[in-house]
Amino acid sequence: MNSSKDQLLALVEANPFITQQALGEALGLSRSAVAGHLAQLVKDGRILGRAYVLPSRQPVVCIGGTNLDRKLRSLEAPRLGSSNPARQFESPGGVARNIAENLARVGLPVHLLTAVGRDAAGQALLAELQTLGVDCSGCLQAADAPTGSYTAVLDEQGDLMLAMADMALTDRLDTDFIRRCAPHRAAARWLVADLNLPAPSLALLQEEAKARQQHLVVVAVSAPKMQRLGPTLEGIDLLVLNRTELSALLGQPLETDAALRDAWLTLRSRGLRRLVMSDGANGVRFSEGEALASLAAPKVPRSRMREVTGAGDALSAGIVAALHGQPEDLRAACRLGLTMAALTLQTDATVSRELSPALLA
Ligand SMILES: O=c1[nH]cc([C@@H]2O[C@H](COP(=O)(O)O)[C@@H](O)[C@H]2O)c(=O)[nH]1
Repeated sequence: MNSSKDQLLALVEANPFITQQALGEALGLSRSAVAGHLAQLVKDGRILGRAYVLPSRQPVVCIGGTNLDRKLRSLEAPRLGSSNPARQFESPGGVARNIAENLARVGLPVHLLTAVGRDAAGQALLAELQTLGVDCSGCLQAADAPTGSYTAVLDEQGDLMLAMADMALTDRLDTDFIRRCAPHRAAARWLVADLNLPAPSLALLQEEAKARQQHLVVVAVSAPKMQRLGPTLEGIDLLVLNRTELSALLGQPLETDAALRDAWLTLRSRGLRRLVMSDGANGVRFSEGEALASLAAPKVPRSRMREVTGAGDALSAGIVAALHGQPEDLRAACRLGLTMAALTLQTDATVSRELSPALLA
C-alpha cells in the first residue's frame, strides 16, 4: 500500500485544484493532517504550488474491461454448422478501454482502471494506451490469468452474427480494487463504468458518485451482463445501451414507442437521471424530461461500411466527451457520439484512427 503522501500526490496529480477538504475525505485524514503532508511535499519540491485548472483538463476516469478483439469476417454468406472462408482482424478492445482510447484520441485527459494479464497481449495493450497518453498507473496486472478476449463472427457485410467474450479477469475489479484505486478516482468529475464490472463494484461507484456529486456514466456491454445493474439506479447520471440491452434490463420486448417511453419512466423511477439508447442505423433515442427524443444517425454509404465493432463505444465516448464540456446538453452530446460512431463503422479497427481533437472544436 502506498503511503498517505504518495496517495495524496496521486490525487493532486489527477486534480491539481482539489481542496484539502476533498483530499481528507478521499484518504480518511483530517484536513490538518492533509495540510501537514502538503506542506512537507512542497518543502520536498514534489509539489510546486496550487494550480488553477480549467474543467476541460480534469481527467475522465474509465473503469472496466480490456480485451484483445478478434474479428472473423466471412468472405461469403456464412453457412451455419460448416467451416467458412474468412479474414481475421485483431485489435485492442473492451468497452472501458475502447472508450478511453476514443476519449484520448479526441484530446481529453483519461485514466483507465482495468485488468490485464502479464502476457504479451496485455502488455502490448497497455503500451499502446500509454502511447496515446492514457494514464494506466492504476491498472491491475495479473500474473496468473490471461488478458480478456472477444471473438466476433461477422457476416460478409460486416454485421455481427455472434460474439464470445472471455473476461474472467474483470471479475477481479472487485470492491477491494475499487477502494484501492480511490486516489485515482476521487478527484474526477466524470467517471465511465462499463457493465463488465461485478455488480458490487458498480453499486459502490454509484454510492460514491452520489456522495461526491460526480457524474457517473454506465455503459452496457451485452444483454446477458445487464443483470449486473442492481435494482437502484441512483447515483447514475447517464446509462448508455442499445435496444436489445434495454429490453434485457426490463425483461420484456420493446417494439413500440409507447413501450420505450414506459421503459424510460420505469428506469427513472428507479433513480436513473438520463438515458441514451442506440438504435443501429436509426440513430439514438435520448431522454428529454419524460419523453424519449430521437436523433438520426449520419448516413454511411454501404460501400464505405467496414464493420460494426466498437461503434457503440464510440457513441458512448462522444457523448461523454461533449458532456465533459457541456454537462446538460444531451442532444449535442448525442450528435457528437453519432459522428464518432459513423467514423468507427468505416474502419476494421475497433477505434477509428480518424478521431482528433478537432471533433470537439
Ligand atoms: O462482455 C463483453 N462483450 C464485449 C466487449 C467489448 O465490446 C466491444 C464491442 O463493442 P460494440 O458493442 O460497440 O461493438 C469489443 O471491443 C469487445 O471487446 C466487452 O467489453 N464485454
